Amino acid sequence: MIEVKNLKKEFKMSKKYPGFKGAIKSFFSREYTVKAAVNDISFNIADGEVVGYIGANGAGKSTTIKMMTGILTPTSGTVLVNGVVPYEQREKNAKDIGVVFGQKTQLWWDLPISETFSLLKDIYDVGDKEYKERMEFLNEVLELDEFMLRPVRTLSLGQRMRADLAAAFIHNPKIIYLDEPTIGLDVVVKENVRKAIKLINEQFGTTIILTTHDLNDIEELCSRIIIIDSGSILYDGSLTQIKEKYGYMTNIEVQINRVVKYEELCFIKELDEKDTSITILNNKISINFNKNNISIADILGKLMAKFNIVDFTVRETSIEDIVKKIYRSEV
Ligand SMILES: Nc1ncnc2c1ncn2[C@@H]1O[C@H](COP(=O)(O)OP(=O)(O)OP(=O)(O)O)[C@@H](O)[C@H]1O
Repeated sequence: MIEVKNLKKEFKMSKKYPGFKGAIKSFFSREYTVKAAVNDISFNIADGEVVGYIGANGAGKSTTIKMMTGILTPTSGTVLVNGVVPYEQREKNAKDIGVVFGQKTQLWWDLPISETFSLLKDIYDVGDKEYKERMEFLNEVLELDEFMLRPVRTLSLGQRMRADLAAAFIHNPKIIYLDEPTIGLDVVVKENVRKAIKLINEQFGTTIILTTHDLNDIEELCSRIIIIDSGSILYDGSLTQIKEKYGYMTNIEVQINRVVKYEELCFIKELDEKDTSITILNNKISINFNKNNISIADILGKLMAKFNIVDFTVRETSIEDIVKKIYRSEV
């Protein structure tokens, strides 16, 4: 569905000098600095995939998305979206894609949502029957009815985001680009927006490219992630694989019915491994261990045989911890 090959985007900026004199010099100067926002990126995305495109601020995510949507032309390399070069055939490309920018709305500010949708129906030439079916589906998953007749400027952020998602989907695009679709939303609305995205993908096989700083979005929606840093790809693979490869550290916290001493835990010899650390606070034992060396069930079984366990919690390494490690190049 999407083929990105050796993609590069450089921005040329006039050189800046400090101070008032510097500002005048900068104004007349013809010196430039060149910044590679995206630097030799390649990947393919298959039909119906949901891919999380993630990275720190300034990593190059939006620049890549802008080239895939046809807003920017690459300095070199190629993008092919459903057989179309987006920056050369913008109109043709627009029929195949839907775009949602969490930070700004695509909707007409003063128009009631219902009228915006009718306009989009005409712009994209959607048939009456198809439009009716699509609106029924969108109404159900995004609960649009409650604000359908209100102008966009009167909507809450959550309502606006639901309307934006619906608007991007009216023409049943093959691909939807979602740039921070849950930014600024409360937990309940975030959950509803995620559910809607999931349903759209499942029912219509829509390919979804998602950029987000909220790793819960990724955990709930994406089976594959591409991590980008300073314009280059750091990781491209499945979420399960990255967790298996880098997310082996696990924490178990056990509450015992009495105060425990450190020596009492020596019977679990696997806990001598270098990856392990144990902290004891009165009747609470917290163990960080490598689950490749010993399983959670094993540890728990051994503890239960020796102690009277009142309560326990297990915390696996989250995708957030892994991404932090990758950014710090610890893996
Ligand atoms: N029009 C532009 N002119 C000059 N530099 C730009 C331009 N657009 C982006 N950049 C620079 O390119 C780099 C990548 O920016 P980009 O917006 O793609 O990052 P991002 O990963 O989307 O960040 P964020 O998460 O903050 O949105 C940044 O250093 C940014 O300052």
